[in-house]
Amino acid sequence: MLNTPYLLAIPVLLVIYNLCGYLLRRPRQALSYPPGPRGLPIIGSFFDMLTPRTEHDAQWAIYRDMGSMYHSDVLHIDVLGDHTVVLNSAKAAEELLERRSGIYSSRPTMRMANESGNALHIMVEYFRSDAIAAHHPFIRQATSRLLRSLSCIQSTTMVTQYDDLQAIVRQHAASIILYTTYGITEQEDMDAFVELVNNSAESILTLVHGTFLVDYFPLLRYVPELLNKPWKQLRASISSGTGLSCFGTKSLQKFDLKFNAADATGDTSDLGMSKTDSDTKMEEVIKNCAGVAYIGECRALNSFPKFSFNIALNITCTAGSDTSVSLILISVFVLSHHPEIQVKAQEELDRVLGSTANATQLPDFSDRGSLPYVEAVFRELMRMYPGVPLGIPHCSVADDVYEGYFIPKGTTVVGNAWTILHDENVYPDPLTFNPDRFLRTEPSAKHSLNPDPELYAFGFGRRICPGRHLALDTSWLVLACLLATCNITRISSDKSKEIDPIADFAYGLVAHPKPFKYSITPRSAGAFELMKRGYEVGSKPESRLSLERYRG
Ligand code: HEM
Repeated sequence: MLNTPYLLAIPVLLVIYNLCGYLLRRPRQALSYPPGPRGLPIIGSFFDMLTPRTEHDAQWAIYRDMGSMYHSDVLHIDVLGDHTVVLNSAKAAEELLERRSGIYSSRPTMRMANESGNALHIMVEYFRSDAIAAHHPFIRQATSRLLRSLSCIQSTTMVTQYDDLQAIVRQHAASIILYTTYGITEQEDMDAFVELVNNSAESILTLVHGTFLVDYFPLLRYVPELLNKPWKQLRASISSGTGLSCFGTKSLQKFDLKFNAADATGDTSDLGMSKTDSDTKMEEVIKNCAGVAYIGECRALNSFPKFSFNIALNITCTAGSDTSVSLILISVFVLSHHPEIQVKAQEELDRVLGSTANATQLPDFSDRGSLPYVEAVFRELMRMYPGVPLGIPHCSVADDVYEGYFIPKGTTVVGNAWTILHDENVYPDPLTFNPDRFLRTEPSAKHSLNPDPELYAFGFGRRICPGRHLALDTSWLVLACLLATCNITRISSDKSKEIDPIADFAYGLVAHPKPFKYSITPRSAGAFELMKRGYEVGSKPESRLSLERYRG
């Protein structure tokens, strides 16, 4: 046990440590940092970051307001000597994170993501847009299961409980990620892995850049298990000759990593005997990379002694499953508030697929080009509610100068996607949910009015989300199928209440709508049959029991 004098010495040492850091890191050049709060000597804006927040104080909103206060789209914040630069405009984000990606493509103290460079390259390749079609059969199958799960809950008004919906959507997203990453298809296995992630998810969801001393420690307990368990299963399936083509097997093939029967039983760290050290290291990198796709990544303890506000950045949840869950839940939430948009989309779907009363088919990827309004609804959902509102921070690896301001090496750089996607000069009347904005313009045009939100919602430059094509196809199909088969209605005690586009959302690293009341009802008896049948004829309905693990 430490006695009192030793305990008192700790804060003193921390102050000395940070004083040295402050003196060493003070700009020694004529240029100043970008505008931002001045803060106090040594501790910088430490206390500002500790200020209690209300639910209206989403971190992206704090940065947006700071931008207005300092009349700048580029902000500088210093906390205990750590520099953060926030980019509040597409122009600044594109210039620094894309055109100068040689400087701004590292991650702040995120070992796993940084060391995973090679394997992330394969992930980009594996999930590239023209390769995603290979996954369409499984995406259709997972969507069938989602529709059946919805239809099983009740026959007329199918879902009204937020927990039910969340469980169904989580199961759907997890099944797609587990299949594409590890080749896992058995329901039982999926349930077990999802339960593991759920146990850690709460701490992930509360994290956001700029929050301080958040309760993230429970997450750390789960990380090795989260990484090792699905990987062991992948290796066992390869050894037994039952392995499916997925990111894991493709990466191992690419690096020509060999297996023997013994490999199937242990952790990669125990396998030095049968493989060369470089093989073992490479396999570890691929395993971590797969884990980044599934659960995110964490390296909090290594930088804890720095006691800096970057601590909250050190856990990132790129979690392919959680981000996709967010987009689908947001779709249901927003549609329940906009019956007029559902009617318009349904008219388009009925024109293309045949009227709902005689419905014989669900919308499919081949119909996408014929459904411009559904596409516009999808784009507007991504714009209005970007799933990762502040992106995932990048880090600079060299000193730089932007518009006359100095950005030192080692700065954490945050692209404020929410603010960029609500810039009124680019998206007029940004707080109104208006899919029509995407019917008027060429959707992919950058620097025009209403550019495609995909350009900003998935990050920037070399670190742009490699899973975006998978996420886009997966979520589009769910949206199109829900619109084609269901009416989504808001259940509200206060009918006059409009959506508050800020307060009705919980903003962690990933944004989610707060629990809401709604009903999902089949549009017709034909639509109900279609939901039960899904894309494949004669499949077994999903049991309600298996959803238990997916509840919040
Ligand atoms: C709607 C769904 C999704 C959204 C909104 C989203 C968003 C993002 C964002 C904003 C980033 C940070 C990019 C940057 O640093 O500039 C990111 C990174 C990443 N995402 Fe996604 N993502 C989604 C789905 C997925 C899926 C389905 C996968 C896996 C198949 C995935 C895998 C990753 C990985 C591995 C990274 C880290 C890339 C790196 O560090 O280089 N994401 N994502």
